[in-house]
Formats: sequence, structure tokens, C-alpha cells
Amino acid sequence: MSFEKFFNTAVSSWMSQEGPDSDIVLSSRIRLARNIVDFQFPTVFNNEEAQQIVSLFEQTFAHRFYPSVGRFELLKMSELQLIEKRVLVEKHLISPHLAEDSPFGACLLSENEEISIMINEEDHIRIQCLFPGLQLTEALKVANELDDWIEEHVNYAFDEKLGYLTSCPTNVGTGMRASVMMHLPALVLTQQINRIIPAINQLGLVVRGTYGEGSEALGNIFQISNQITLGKSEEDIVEDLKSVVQQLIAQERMARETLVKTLNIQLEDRVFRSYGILANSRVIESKEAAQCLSDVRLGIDLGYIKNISRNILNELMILTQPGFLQQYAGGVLRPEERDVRRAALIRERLKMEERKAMEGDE
Ligand SMILES: Nc1ncnc2c1ncn2[C@@H]1O[C@H](COP(=O)(O)OP(=O)(O)OP(=O)(O)O)[C@@H](O)[C@H]1O
Repeated sequence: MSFEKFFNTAVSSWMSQEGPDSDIVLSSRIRLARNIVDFQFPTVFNNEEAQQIVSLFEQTFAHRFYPSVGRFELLKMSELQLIEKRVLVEKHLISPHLAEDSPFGACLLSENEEISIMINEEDHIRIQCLFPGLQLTEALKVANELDDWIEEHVNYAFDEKLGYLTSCPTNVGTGMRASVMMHLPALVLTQQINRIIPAINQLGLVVRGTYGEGSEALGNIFQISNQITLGKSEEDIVEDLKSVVQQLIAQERMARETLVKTLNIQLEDRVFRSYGILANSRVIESKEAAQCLSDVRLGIDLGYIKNISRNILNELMILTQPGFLQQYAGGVLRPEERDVRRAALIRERLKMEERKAMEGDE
């Protein structure tokens, strides 16, 4: 298998498929943090230890086939171009931290891009498993299977009382972060999100932006995850998160209904104006593009727009990020050049959809 496919396809299969409640929950992720006994944590280990860990993974797991997810390939950060690393971040396959601050970092990626095992990030091993829609239990099952598979070859740092030992004390215990990526435009439009986020925080959950810790919520996409990793089982953490997510889904649906009832024409106008901007602009910044894409996606969910598939928007959200634009252009672009390319790419993609819809009507 060639590595090229990881960089040239914008949307991984888990992102293009529909899952339960995928009008609101874009994806579910389980991440397990693990460390290997006899090695110091990545925050303090030396280069030799870091390389030994990468070699261990290269020899044991690279090119190995795992049922249902396909063959694994090992990508070393030191061998990737800056743009290629950015593309992997934009596809949510690696964290910005691995791409930017881990010279001995690597990533073991499954052929279907559902599994990404980051090596030498904040911990020696971070297993992440991604599923479309609200499928935390399913993602946990696969993550646990992979965890067992790796443990057949590696001795984990584990304490009988504390559980898995991790670099950062906040991850000790299960070492698990369960998260969902949610599209919540109606809660943002009605400003209910401002009181919902503090309430979620009080329940021991965290609300983050589209690209994780420290990033902002582009296009009304929020990441919700557990804060607590100690004193609760993985299954309980997932169940608790799921019940909050289900309440959020209900609130977002209710807010959409209220908007349609009270501001139908204004909402429809907003959706079509955003569509107009996307279909016609010659220069567009990523923030504006993300906001318009969010409006159009809402318009599709509410039935105002009928001839575009929801997936095009998932795809455009990633394709219009700086890394992808430069990967397509085959080199570095200045921000002003990216804004022009972004506008052209969106226009072209929407035209393709319109043509497809017209052919379907004939
Ligand atoms: N549900 C999800 N769907 C898709 N991608 C996700 C999801 N949750 C997190 N990610 C991606 O995972 C990456 C890491 O996110 P984040 O920093 O929040 O988690 P983490 O590294 O596991 O957390 P921490 O190190 O703080 O415990 C980000 O690039 C983010 O885009």
C-alpha cells in the first residue's frame, strides 16, 4: 500500500459514512494512553529510548494486517513534509502536538484510517479509534481489542491501585478519553451554547474546539469528552458521556425546531446567502468558509437545500484547510493565495454537485 493515499484523500471512510445521529454527531473517538515499562515518559526520555520505541513498533506492527481495519503502515514524523503532517492533523488522524513537537514521533495507521496509533506523543502509545456518528461503545470495543493485541508484544506500565500510568496525571487510571465531535449550529445561533458549556464542564466533561486542546470551534463543531479517567470504568465513562450527548442532541433538535417555527424565512435566507457566498466568492478565509459550510449543512438537515449531500460539506471542511490546499497545489502557498484557491475549490465542488443533481433529474 502506498502512503500517498493518506495524503491525497481528504475524507477517511469513517468520515464519509453515515452513523447513528450523524446529522448532529459527526464522529466518535476513543483514545487510550499507554506507556511501556522500562522506558522513561516521553516528557523526559532521551533520543535513544525514543528511537528504540519507534523501532519496536516498526518491527512488530508495520505492514501487519488486522481484521476489519486492514493493513497497518508506520509513518515517521521526521520523514514527512510539513504539509503532509498538517494534512494528517486536518484529517484528525494525528494531534497537532505529534506533528509539531515530537521529533521522534510516529504513527501507525490502519488502511481504512479508523485506527491511528500515535507513538511518542505525550505518552509512548496513544491508540485512537474513530467511528462515524454516535458509536462510542463500538469504538471502545475495537480500541480494547487493539489494546490487547499490542499488549501481547509490549509490557504496559500499570499499577494495581492506580491503573495505567501516564505522562500527565490527568490521564492516570483508564488512560481513556472518549469524545464526540458535534455540529451544534442552532445552539450557537440561539446563544444557548453559552450556558450549556459551563453546565457540561460541571458534569466533569470538557468542551474543546475542532482540532482538540487549545483549538477553536470552527463551523460550530465542538468536541465533547470526559475529564475524569480515575475511579470509573471505561464502560461507565462512555455511558455517562453518551447520556449527556443524547441530551445535547435533543436540545439541538429542539433549538432547530424553534428556529424554524419562529424565524423560518430569516433562517432560510441565512442558509441561501451562505450558499451564495460559497458558490460565488473569489476570495474566502477559512473561518468564513467554515461558518458558511455550517449554515449550508444546517440548511440540508432542515430540508431547505435538497441537491447537495451532507458529505460534501464534511469533505469541504477538510479540503479547505491550509494543509490540504497546499498539498493540492503541490507546494507552499501564502495566506492570500490560499484564500483564492479555497474559493475556487469550493465553487468547483458545488458546481459538480449541481451538475450531478441535474443529471439525476433528467
Ligand atoms: N470525536 C472526534 N472525532 C474526530 N477527531 C477527534 C475527535 N476527538 C478528538 N479528535 C481529534 O484528536 C486530536 C486530539 O484531540 P485532543 O487534544 O482533544 O485529545 P487528546 O490528545 O486525546 O487529549 P489530551 O492529550 O489532552 O488528553 C485532535 O486533532 C482532534 O481533532
